Amino acid sequence: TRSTRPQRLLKAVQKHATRGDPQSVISAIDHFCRHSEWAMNIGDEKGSILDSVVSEVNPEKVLELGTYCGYSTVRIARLLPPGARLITLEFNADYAAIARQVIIWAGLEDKVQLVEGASEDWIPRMKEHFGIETFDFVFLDHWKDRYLPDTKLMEDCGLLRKGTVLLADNVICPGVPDYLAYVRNSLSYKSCYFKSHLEYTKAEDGLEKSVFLG
Ligand SMILES: Cc1ccc(Cc2cc(O)c(O)c(C(=O)NC/C=C/[C@H]3O[C@@H](n4cnc5c(N)ncnc54)[C@H](O)[C@@H]3O)c2)cc1
Ligand SMILES: [Mg+2]
Repeated sequence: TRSTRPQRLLKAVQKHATRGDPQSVISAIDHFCRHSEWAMNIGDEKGSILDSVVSEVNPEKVLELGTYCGYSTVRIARLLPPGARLITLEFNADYAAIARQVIIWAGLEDKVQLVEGASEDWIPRMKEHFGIETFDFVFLDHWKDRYLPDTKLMEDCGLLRKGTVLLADNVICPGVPDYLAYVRNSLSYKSCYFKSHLEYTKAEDGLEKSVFLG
């Protein structure tokens, strides 16, 4: 049967990227998405904004919601200090299998824990299963109708501390209006918008950075 787009993306990584070189994995995926097949990775333009926020926060404990093929997982993990950990949640087994191999190709498997399961099931288990008290940085890039309920769930589970940074992809396209209204109006967040473009296109999109104030 015909291969899937994530499978073709992985093949492009294994063909064009150098094992153990995260930047070459990022470049191979961006080239594949620009010249072969569009895919819903954050991409190079918004990815540079992600890089700058991660570098500014310099987090020890990171949560990513929605791994897909692992592009943003690699972007984030390559910037983490030794000993820092990234937990990424992905409930589609096919995508998780591809992402695992992308992360290994980048040589970042020691920094990344990919959990195959739903955010709503695993957020409440972060303490007892992973010994995580609070996260320093959370990247939201899963189904857009889950951003708000999962943010409230993280609050209720005590996983956010004063200063935790949430960074949300696609706040314009596809858009997350309920989440945006919440973080922009809540007294518990200081929020700001980074204007950019939908990956590999000229359409407007952007990232919302929200600092939890406790
Ligand atoms: C109109 C329109 C359509 C599409 C676009 C283009 C566009 C551009 C983008 O950057 C996008 O991020 C998206 C987008 O839809 N992303 C959804 C991404 C989901 C991934 O996360 C996984 N997942 C989803 N919910 C959960 C969950 N609870 N627990 C664990 N994993 C979950 C899925 O298994 C996927 O691996 C779309 C732009 C505009
Ligand atoms: Mg996205």
